[in-house]
Amino acid sequence: MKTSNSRLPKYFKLSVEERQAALASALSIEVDKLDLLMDNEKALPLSTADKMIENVVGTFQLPFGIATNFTVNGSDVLIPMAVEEPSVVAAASNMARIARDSGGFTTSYNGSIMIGQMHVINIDDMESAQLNIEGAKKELMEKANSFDKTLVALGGGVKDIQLRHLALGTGEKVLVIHLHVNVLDAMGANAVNTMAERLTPDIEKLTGGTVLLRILSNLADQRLTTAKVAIPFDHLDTGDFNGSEVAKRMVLANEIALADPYRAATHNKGIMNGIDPVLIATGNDWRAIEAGAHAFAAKDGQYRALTKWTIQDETLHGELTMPMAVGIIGGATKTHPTARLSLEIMNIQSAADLAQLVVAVGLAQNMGAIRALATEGIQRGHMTLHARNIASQIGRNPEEIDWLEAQMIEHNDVRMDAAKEFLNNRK
Ligand SMILES: CC(C)(COP(=O)([O-])OP(=O)([O-])OC[C@H]1O[C@@H](n2cnc3c(N)ncnc32)[C@H](O)[C@@H]1OP(=O)([O-])[O-])[C@@H](O)C(=O)NCCC(=O)NCCSC(=O)C[C@@](C)(O)CC(=O)[O-]
Ligand SMILES: NC(=O)C1=CN([C@@H]2O[C@H](COP(=O)(O)OP(=O)(O)OC[C@H]3O[C@@H](n4cnc5c(N)ncnc54)[C@H](OP(=O)(O)O)[C@@H]3O)[C@@H](O)[C@H]2O)C=CC1
Repeated sequence: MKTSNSRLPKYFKLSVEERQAALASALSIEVDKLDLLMDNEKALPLSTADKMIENVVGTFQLPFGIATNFTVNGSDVLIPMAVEEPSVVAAASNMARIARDSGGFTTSYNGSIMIGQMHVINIDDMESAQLNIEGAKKELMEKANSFDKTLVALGGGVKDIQLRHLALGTGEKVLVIHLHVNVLDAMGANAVNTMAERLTPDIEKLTGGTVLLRILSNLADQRLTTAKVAIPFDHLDTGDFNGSEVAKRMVLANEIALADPYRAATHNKGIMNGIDPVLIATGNDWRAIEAGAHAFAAKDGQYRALTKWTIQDETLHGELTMPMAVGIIGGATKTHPTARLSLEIMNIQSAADLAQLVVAVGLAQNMGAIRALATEGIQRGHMTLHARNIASQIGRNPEEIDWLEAQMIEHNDVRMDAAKEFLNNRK
């Protein structure tokens, strides 16, 4: 599946069935290829769910939407997003629409290196332990690689070993061994953890110490993805603010999130609003990416915004660089039918492809949030879409839900109380 044109104007105005048909048409497939979107048992059969985790008693559904309008590295792409929050898909589509007029997003990926950590304690002679590991580096890498022949045959495996030291509050000194493993198209946790566990006897022999922990690091700073966008001022006009003013306000909003950790947490949450839904739709481990993102945001000692926004030549430039340890092999990515469909919709061929799309969506989402926040405020766009959610909780039929939604928007009062009052007063 592949789309040659992701620009689907007024896609949101269609009914669900019309959107499914338009999606199939944009992907040049028959609509029945999307039939699992219409059938929960096909979307994730109970028998499959039962093999994925423990103590399964059912499955859990989330809305599955399509962000339209994305152009990434010159190719159009439709982005599946599984998310419970209103206005996320709308904001991503809206910013992708603006960005596509100046070429869309450009991205890069610096490779699939994950770090497997081994923490060694009880070492009597730290210097000799370190020299022994350095001296045996080549043999250790060969041995680690012998534990994952498939990965090595495909060109992956351990590429380097690096050492660090920690001094704990207890007075204990710890030698930290980092295995740098190219995990190719996997997220890599299982592959890396197996290597780290199986190297334990060799490491204990070489150091005379005890290996306490053997697990990957989610601070995947050797596996970074960057997305960039450049928007001329005149594409940023909002009606109330001209494009130059919008750009200046967005840059200031970003600077505030670079200086203030309280704001940075919310700013980065806005980035993850775009990232997590694509991770969930593709069956990826979003806790791992969340942990990596926030650790990376604090890597200089202060927690800060992950994005940079600057102005050059009457153009607003945005950039997001972050760890992106996603897989298209392993974990749930191959077992979950909807996750497989999501990868097909985006025509993903490698973990590198997926990582780059995910970070482009994160940048678009941040752009949407700070553009709204620094101009009209978040409530108009976000709460207008949230109105439907509230209306559907108390409306007794589709007509009443539509009416309630319209009342809340017209009176600019999107609250449960207000909705109840509108309903009580309706005659
Ligand atoms: C909500 C909009 C997009 C409205 O924006 P608008 O300008 O009123 O929309 P429009 O009706 O002019 O439509 C423009 C385009 O937006 C899209 N669009 C418009 N409406 C829909 C819809 N219903 N469903 C799907 N797509 C929609 C759609 O792409 C459409 O163009 P088209 O492609 O049709 O030609 C805008 O106000 C916006 O981008 N707001 C930002 C919303 C946001 O960021 N939400 C995230 C949740 S808030 C949060 O959790 C994060 C935060 C804010 O705290 C992070 C932070 O602090 O940094
Ligand atoms: N801290 C964390 O984040 C932790 C996460 N996890 C979980 O680990 C899981 C992910 O582990 P992961 O190692 O990705 O999954 P898998 O072990 O399932 O898949 C990786 C394996 O797939 C095989 N493979 C086949 N083709 C390829 C290819 N092109 N590229 C890469 N590998 C290929 C390799 O060898 P072979 O065929 O020999 O298997 C490789 O070892 C997720 O479910 C995650 O939630 C687990 C522990 C901790």
